[in-house]
Amino acid sequence: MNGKLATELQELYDSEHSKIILRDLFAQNPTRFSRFSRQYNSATGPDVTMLIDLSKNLITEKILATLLSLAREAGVEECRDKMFSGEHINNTEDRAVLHLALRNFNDFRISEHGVDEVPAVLTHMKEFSESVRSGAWKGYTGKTINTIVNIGIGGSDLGPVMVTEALKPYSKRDLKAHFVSNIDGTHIVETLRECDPERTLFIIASKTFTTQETITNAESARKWFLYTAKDIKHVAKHFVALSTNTKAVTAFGIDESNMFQFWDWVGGRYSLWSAIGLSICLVIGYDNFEQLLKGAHGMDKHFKETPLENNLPVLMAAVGVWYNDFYGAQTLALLPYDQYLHKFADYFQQGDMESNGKSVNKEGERVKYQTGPIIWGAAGTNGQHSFYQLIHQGTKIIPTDFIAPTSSHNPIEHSKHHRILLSNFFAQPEALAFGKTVEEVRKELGPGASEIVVQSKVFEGNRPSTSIMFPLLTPATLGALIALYEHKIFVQGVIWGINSFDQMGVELGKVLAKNILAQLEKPEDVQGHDSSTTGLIHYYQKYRQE
Ligand SMILES: O=P(O)(O)OC[C@H]1O[C@H](O)[C@@H](O)[C@@H](O)[C@@H]1O
Repeated sequence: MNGKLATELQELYDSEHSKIILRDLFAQNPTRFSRFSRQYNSATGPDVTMLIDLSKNLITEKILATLLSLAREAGVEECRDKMFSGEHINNTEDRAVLHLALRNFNDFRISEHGVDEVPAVLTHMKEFSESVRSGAWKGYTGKTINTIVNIGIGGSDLGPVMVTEALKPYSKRDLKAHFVSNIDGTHIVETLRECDPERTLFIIASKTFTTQETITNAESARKWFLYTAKDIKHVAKHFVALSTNTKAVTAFGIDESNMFQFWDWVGGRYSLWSAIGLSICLVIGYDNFEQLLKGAHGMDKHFKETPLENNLPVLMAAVGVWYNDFYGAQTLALLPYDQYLHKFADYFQQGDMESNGKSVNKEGERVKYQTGPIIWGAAGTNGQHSFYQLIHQGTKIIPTDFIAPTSSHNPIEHSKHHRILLSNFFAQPEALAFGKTVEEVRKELGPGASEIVVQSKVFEGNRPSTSIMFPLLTPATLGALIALYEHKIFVQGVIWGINSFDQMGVELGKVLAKNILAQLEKPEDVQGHDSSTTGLIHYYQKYRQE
């Protein structure tokens, strides 16, 4: 973001932005849609197609070309190649970044410890998930498993939650899946109410196996299980672990043969492709899980081999940088028009904000520009009846990504629901881009209309959006879609010169909480805090009931 091109972009913004009016740009250029949209067709693995329409963004040919030059100048191609070759691009932790090795299927050559162990872990996941799904795996009383409970948080929760929701049409409907993440006892208690200890499998998902929430929830689950099962040896039939930390897993009492391994080069928020995806395998079956991996691999190949001008993650990243760093946009809304994707924004809230929520560059200097956006969103059409008002008529610029399948897994009423859903998916970006002028409002209301009402019905328009469409939300398509966003985040991190793969910002609160936990018993123990924190703890001590 330093350098000649950043300056050039700032000058372009200063001189051009008042002239970048989508109404005019579309009127002047009948080929704007074809110029600024791209069709993705997977070059390997299962067929995946996707249309990405960038034409309703506040860009011109010149701006897009300059943004791509900025990406090139920032070293996106070199950094991408370093990532794919296994260089330790996570410089603060001296680690490779190789989630793409988990979905590689012998295409790219990567040498890093553990990479050659990936197929064996996949085989373990396949065999285990098939035995649970088929009923061959029995609980301690000889009954089959009908419920799984994944206990994990952050990257060890959000990916499996999002994907199992997204691919529900492929799920084994008689296998219930729960996800417990929050340390709040309510989460595990309410989940266990729905579980039968004789038929429940607990999956303890933690890369480090030291995360306070996960270990505390896992211990409570084990206690609940042993209350009925009595004998510790029955734990082996009901608890498995997904982790990089063999020592801590065995110390917890889980047999090493029931542990599914992964490696330090898999970042937590990029781990759904690893053993952390075991709950996904159990829910949708291994073959579908493999389709998910292969769909992602197709996007990896596209990202690795396509020139920047047609490289979808790069194009989306470039457009995002334009809003983030020149228009001053603070957020990006992810708006999937598919109920199955209702956790997509939650998932990429971690994916993007934990990756690019940094203010120090890779050289350890404070950056002088904006980095990662705030990610939020909800499944359409619900958002239209709540927060879209602000996107349409508020004072802030909110770039949006609209995502939809052309066909539904549930085409009820001869696809009437889906047609209505899609009519909204088409209408919202149109309304955002083109708005409604004061003249149009006056004409609509007729003579004598109150000027106050007229003004409040005006839509300024010129609000940007990207639209992404694909035929159906299949495992392979979802894999490609997730990989598209992962690589977009990577590219933006490179442009901003930051390390997208550590997460030091989660540490301070953890340390303070540990200190406070030891002081919660008695008021006189509360030491070393500001008056606000002390006052809040004292209030808790006065009113708590245990
Ligand atoms: O899988 P673990 O080790 O339990 O970590 C869970 C989460 O912990 C922290 O909040 C971060 O490091 C996240 O990136 C991670 O996903």
